[in-house]
Amino acid sequence: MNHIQLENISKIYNANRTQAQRALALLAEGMDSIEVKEQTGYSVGLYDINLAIKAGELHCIMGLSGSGKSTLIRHINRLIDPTDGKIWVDTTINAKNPAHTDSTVRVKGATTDSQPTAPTPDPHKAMAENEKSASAINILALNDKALQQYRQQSVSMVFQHFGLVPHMTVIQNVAYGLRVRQMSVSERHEIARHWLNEVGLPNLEHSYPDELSGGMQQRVGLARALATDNPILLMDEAFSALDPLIRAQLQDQLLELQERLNKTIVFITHDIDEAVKVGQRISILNGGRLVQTGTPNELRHHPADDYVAQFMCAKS
Ligand SMILES: Nc1ncnc2c1ncn2[C@@H]1O[C@H](COP(=O)(O)OP(=O)(O)OP(=O)(O)O)[C@@H](O)[C@H]1O
Repeated sequence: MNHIQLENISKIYNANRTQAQRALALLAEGMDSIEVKEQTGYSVGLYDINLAIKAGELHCIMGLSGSGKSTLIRHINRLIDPTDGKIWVDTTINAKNPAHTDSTVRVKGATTDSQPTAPTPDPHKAMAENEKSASAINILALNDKALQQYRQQSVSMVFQHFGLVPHMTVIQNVAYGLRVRQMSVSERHEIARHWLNEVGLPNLEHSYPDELSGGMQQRVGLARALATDNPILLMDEAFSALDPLIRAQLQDQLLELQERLNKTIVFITHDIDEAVKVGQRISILNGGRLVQTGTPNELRHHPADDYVAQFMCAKS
């Protein structure tokens, strides 16, 4: 079952509608993002991305610097809105059991469009559309209140540079995302304590972020994201700032947590070894285009082009 589905998503930065359409027309003719930038002055973030992320999968997004990874992940919590396309999310999916959907947790104020879209000659697109859950909503159609609710109840993010609030203690940082829930401080802190335990930091609740190592700070960041119990976890180069040994430990911990939690995780990395280790499937971006999605084995044995093959060869 698909949890998140990007349908024909394109993003042209700093261009109005007409300007963006010009850039999109050049991309449709096959021009690459560097040429489009040279010819029009506009940066291509993404072009015509069709991607289905399954419920409960750990899906890596890979690519060189500037290929569009951050642009893609930021669409999923709508930190960025696309120039074109739709983003479908099944907000009824429950993380602990992704197969189970609960209609009571639907984001309100959302439009639902379960009608199949027009037939398309692209087989990948057709397959993705057929799999779209009937209860998926186009998150671009959410009004402000529904978007706020979507962000609070469906999606959490772990950042590369941790994003902890320096003047708050560890436990206050972890409990921060729960402040909008109707809970007492002691209830919030109890949940935060549980998640600090889960990430292996049981005795540091009264410390401040700058008293912790980078690895510990990122464990706090992870605990904060998990404490909200949201089914979708977005991780933007979350382990890239860490030393190799600590990074490997956090990768192991993430895999161990994922075994139990069954989140839908979108994990950005530019490191193929990390992608192969943690990703059930990997999507490879190049110049804002999605080149290939597959399991590590599929990418290794059937690379779509030289770019993918070079990534897979570079794996240590
Ligand atoms: N705010 C912005 N304004 C203009 N162009 C942008 C903006 N953000 C990203 N871009 C451009 O969009 C393209 C994709 O950038 P993005 O940051 O998504 O790539 P990335 O793969 O995450 O790169 P990195 O690994 O370096 O973070 C790049 O050409 C970048 O210059």
